[in-house]
Amino acid sequence: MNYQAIREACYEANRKLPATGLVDLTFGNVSVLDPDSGIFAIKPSGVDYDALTPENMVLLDLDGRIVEGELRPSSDTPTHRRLYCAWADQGVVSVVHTHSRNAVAFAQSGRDLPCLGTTHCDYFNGPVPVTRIMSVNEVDGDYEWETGNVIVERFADLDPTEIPAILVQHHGPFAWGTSANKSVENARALEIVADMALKSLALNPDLTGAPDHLRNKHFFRKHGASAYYGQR
Ligand SMILES: O=C(CO)[C@@H](O)[C@H](O)COP(=O)(O)O
Repeated sequence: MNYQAIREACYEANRKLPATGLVDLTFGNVSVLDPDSGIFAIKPSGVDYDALTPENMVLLDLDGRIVEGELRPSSDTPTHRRLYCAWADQGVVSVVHTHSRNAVAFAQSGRDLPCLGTTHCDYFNGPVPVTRIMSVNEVDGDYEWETGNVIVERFADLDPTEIPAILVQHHGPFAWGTSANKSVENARALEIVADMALKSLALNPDLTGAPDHLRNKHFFRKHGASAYYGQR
């Protein structure tokens, strides 16, 4: 089986992370899933973005077994894998993790990122939620945070296609999408609206959210604006 397409897409997405301003050092990783084979490519752990090639992407199956690759896969691989297991059937084929600073500020504060304006609701149909605090588990003499579990648990009553991002408490954001480009775009949008929200809340700490009629464009698209007034 030739996995060159996901190798290339994964390489391109990881290579462009530094220019987006979302990553410091190597605090960011992108993966890309081939939904037909259930194989995904992910950035190798700790490798500088300038040293990446399509060939040094690591390929794994959804059981977590390395299929191709000499280098150690990202330390966030279990989380990427968990999200594919939960949501690949809803079209999620790429996951991004960064420590982008404004989104991390909300994650570290334990606060959902509120929908304060139309920029936010262009990408996220509601507040971007923060997870509960993770526990740590002993795994084969090592340890593993239950990052993927707390994300999927938090989305038990949310639609990951409507809100394609999460804030892992005391860690940072994960975003996802229907392509590598879309997942990186969603990660960028998250950081932009987190920056806007921080500044808006500094100017007006009483803010809780934008008025309904300014954040319900998803409702308008589905039902028409006139239905909105009938609904109230
Ligand atoms: O937060 C952590 C590690 O604590 C990771 O998210 C790193 O920031 C990226 O790790 P690699 O992808 O290089 O393994």
